[in-house]
Amino acid sequence: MRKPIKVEEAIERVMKWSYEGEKEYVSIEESFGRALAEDIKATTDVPWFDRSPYDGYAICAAATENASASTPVLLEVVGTVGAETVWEGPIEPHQAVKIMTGAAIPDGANAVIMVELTQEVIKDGKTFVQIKRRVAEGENISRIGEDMQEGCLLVEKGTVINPGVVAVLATFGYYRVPVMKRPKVAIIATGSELLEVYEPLEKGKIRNSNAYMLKAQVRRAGGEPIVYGKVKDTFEATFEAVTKAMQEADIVVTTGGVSVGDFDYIPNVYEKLGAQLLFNKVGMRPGSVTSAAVADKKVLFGLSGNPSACYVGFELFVRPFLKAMLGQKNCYLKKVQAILKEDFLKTNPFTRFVRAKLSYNDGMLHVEPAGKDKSNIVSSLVQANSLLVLPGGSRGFKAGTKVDVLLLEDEEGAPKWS
Ligand SMILES: Nc1nc2c(c(=O)[nH]1)N[C@H]1C(S)=C(S)[C@@H](COP(=O)(O)OP(=O)(O)OC[C@H]3O[C@@H](n4cnc5c(N)ncnc54)[C@H](O)[C@@H]3O)O[C@H]1N2
Ligand code: MOO
Ligand SMILES: [Mg+2]
Repeated sequence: MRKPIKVEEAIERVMKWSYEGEKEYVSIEESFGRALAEDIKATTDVPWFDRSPYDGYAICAAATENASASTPVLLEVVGTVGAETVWEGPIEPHQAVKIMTGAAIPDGANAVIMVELTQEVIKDGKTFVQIKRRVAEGENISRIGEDMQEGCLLVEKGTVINPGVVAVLATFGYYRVPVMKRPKVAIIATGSELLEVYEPLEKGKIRNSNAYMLKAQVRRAGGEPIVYGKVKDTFEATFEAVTKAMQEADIVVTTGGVSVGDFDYIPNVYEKLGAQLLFNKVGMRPGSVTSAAVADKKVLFGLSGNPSACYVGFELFVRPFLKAMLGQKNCYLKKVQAILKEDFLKTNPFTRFVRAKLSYNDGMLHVEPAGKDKSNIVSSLVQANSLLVLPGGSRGFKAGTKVDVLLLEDEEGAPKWS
């Protein structure tokens, strides 16, 4: 008889063994989607010189003090600067430099007037700019440090690099980017009934879908999957695969063979390894048979063979462990509240994690089961972008009830399981 423990207790037992992985460097081109291994601080002010935000004229504001439509001022245009050129030397109050967006403000100038507000005038072979309004000192200047100041923290360690982070990295010259190594996750699918994906169906056999599903889940969480293929339901084959995986991977995930059937060898494998069992029954549906053990300081996750139970077990237990290895403080699934779209009246003493579809409608989050809700179901995984959490022991949930939902396709995460 197995004694179920609460989901939060199971997660805690696993996370006690979590640790931070190693760092490596990748080129900025390869950094997208990786977890940063260091805090990123501004190494210079940005912009690091005063710049013009417009195409126009750089001027001394005081020269326009009395400018108006009836008394325009004329300033001599002594040169032009584009993004590539810099104006050497100061300008005098009666002068202006034509300036393009992004170019450095010449010494002596303290404002920019947009080209649309001016007129060019040629007089005695010289070019002047005519200005019909007063321009304030500092007007239209992107100041040094306006965007980012040297030393300020911009991106925290553990952050998954998005296009915006890439822009910041490039701004500060990070050609090589410190990222966390992707944790290596071994995936072992147990089951003599399993066929390769390319094999034709035979009576009593099914294709090994869990290995591919898990591979994608590992990738989504930021890990590097190593698929050990399918393993026959014998003690020897299972033991051999697990011990091999323990040598090559940081995390070992098995699917199937974890229940109480005659051919469920995972419990025996844990025993033979002398592993410390963390749990072998969790008060949840699906995935109540989910097990975890530690051998040689390596955490072994024994996920259910039933596809939906396997999927949920990965997201609840393996994902936070993997995220912690990536140096992420927010390693847990983010929880939001949503309105239940339809009645869910099935009762169960265990907490249910229903594969669900979360949507945003009329300014509100709504959630509905993504399909059939049995643990051997594959189809409901297609639409699942979240897990609807329904606490056990209730008499069911009516449409319109506010419920908790865990986000599966979110990078932000949460600092704790709650
Ligand atoms: N007497 C009891 N029987 C069962 C219990 C129980 O408490 N007492 N628990 C049930 C629950 S709940 C689940 S979930 C399953 C878990 O079984 P296992 O984790 O041991 O998995 P298997 O027996 O190996 O397979 C279960 C099911 O899943 C299919 N499967 C397995 N691997 C794959 C794969 N890689 N891809 C696709 N499908 C896979 C397999 O063919 C079976 O149909 O036990 C219940 N029984
Ligand atoms: O608890 Mo089993 O693991 O899904 O139905
Ligand atoms: Mg079984």
